[in-house]
Amino acid sequence: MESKKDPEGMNDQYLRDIILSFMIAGKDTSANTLSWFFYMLCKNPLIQEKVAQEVREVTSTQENGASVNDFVTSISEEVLEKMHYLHSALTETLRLYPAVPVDGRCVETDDTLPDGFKLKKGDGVYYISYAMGRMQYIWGDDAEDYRPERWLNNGIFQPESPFKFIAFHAGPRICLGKDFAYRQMKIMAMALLRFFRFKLADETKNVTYRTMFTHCTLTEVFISVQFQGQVSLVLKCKS
Ligand code: HEM
Repeated sequence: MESKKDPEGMNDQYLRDIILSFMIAGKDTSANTLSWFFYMLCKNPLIQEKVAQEVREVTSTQENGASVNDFVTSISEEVLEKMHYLHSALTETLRLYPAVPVDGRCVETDDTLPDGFKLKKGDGVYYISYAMGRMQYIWGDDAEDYRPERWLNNGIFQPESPFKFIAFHAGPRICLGKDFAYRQMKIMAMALLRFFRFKLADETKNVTYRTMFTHCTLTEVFISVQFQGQVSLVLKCKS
């Protein structure tokens, strides 16, 4: 690629690298989270109904009203900010199924952690967000339950410290695309739940996952999509 430099040091290669890292960091993470989100909604139909109810209330649309395009166009920043229950349901999904289930760093120079643990250059230090999201001493006795309400206070979403809710990492290298990720996941979830209901095609089949470099994926789960009470298609979620 021919590299055209501008006076501020930006060139085509730099721009390409930024776009690539956004695609690598942003695509599978958001897609996997949405897969788990719809899986959790299938497992918890009352929660699915509550999210759908919030979509109806916040957008004040009728079942047979706008087209998909009109509906999506009407989702403004203001509308997204009012979706506290959906925001909580997505966050609760990320607590239990973090798209980056394990993450770490390599020690550059000998160091000592705040608790006195000594590290040598070249050691690996990892945090396991998947385990942290399920620890009772962090989240309480119901740590393993999918309960969006734990994020709400009087109906308003209450964020936790990123060092506790670690799905986007914390500190100076926290995910740059966090707000963007919520925005696109909320738009997608709202558009789908405005027009469809989701059910597992086979309730007896257990979900499995595969831990990979950046994410854990659902394998071979079938979700049936219902439109006005009729099954209209069956989705196969597979890595
Ligand atoms: C549910 C969706 C997402 C999750 C769970 C997620 C999670 C994470 C995590 C855990 C990291 C830290 C990785 C590390 O440093 O080892 C990270 C970094 C990053 N993420 Fe995300 N991410 C998501 C979506 C996105 C999106 C949509 C974008 C961009 C459009 C994005 C851009 C980035 C970038 C650029 C970094 C590197 C930041 C840095 O090192 O300073 N992410 N993300």
